[in-house]
Amino acid sequence: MPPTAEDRAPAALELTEVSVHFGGIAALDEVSLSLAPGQVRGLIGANGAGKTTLFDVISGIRTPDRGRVELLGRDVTAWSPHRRARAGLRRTFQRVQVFGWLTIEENLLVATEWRGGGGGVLGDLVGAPTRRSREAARRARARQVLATCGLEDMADRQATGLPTGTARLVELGRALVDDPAVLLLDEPASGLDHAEADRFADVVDAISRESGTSVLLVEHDVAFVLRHCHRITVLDLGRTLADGTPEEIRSHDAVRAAYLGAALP
Ligand SMILES: Nc1ncnc2c1ncn2[C@@H]1O[C@H](COP(=O)(O)OP(=O)(O)OP(=O)(O)O)[C@@H](O)[C@H]1O
Repeated sequence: MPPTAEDRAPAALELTEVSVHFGGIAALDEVSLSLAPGQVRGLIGANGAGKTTLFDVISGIRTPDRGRVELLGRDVTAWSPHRRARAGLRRTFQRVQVFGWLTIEENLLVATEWRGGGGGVLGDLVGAPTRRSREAARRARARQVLATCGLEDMADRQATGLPTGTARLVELGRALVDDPAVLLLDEPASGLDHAEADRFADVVDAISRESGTSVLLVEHDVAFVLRHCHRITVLDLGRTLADGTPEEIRSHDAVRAAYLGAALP
């Protein structure tokens, strides 16, 4: 069979036989996973399955005992979290992290990376117009992302005491301003009602299609994952139990058994 465009394109994120042990416990046991450009993949599994450990390995918080992590075709296994972030990886956390004393727009602006180069003293002397245009570009980008997230009407609102659904969108916006290649979302539907969760998923869907951002999300709400992900990885006691489309996962005997069938609609 001739290779498809997806086969030829390097994976945005590629994990190869990643293992992590805590004493005698294998939190991850030779887990491999591939995330194509623009793909939204769900990561599910019972408590203790290894989901958080896998996120920590991808973001660089934890170094695996064995295995390889590649970002956009580059081996980043030994890279720091900061270096991975500069290479296009972003992560949100289950506990929403927004700056309450800033406006929603300022929350996005502080998350934009200053991409300017050096230039030294001469650069400083002649650089003022350049800095102004960069500042304008940052603001334009923040406004664009606010629109993507449906937050443009709230841009000037202080981000304190926001409802969880809005705060999650602000956090998503903060992760998006630098146009990441790979976005890790930790329990994005947690604390959201059905409508809010679907609204959040619509934004994720839009950025994956329009910007080609690849998304890996950990989520306990299996119905949400089945509705909104292109592919799903199921972890069980540190091993990959299944990897497939929502339809394949829905009809997977071992997955149904692991979830006692109850969580699967
Ligand atoms: N710092 C640690 N020290 C010792 N054991 C750990 C540590 N972190 C995780 N583990 C163990 O590794 C295994 C995987 O844990 P992990 O937190 O990755 O699972 P999880 O799928 O994210 O679970 P949950 O859904 O409850 O968050 C579990 O057996 C856990 O007890």
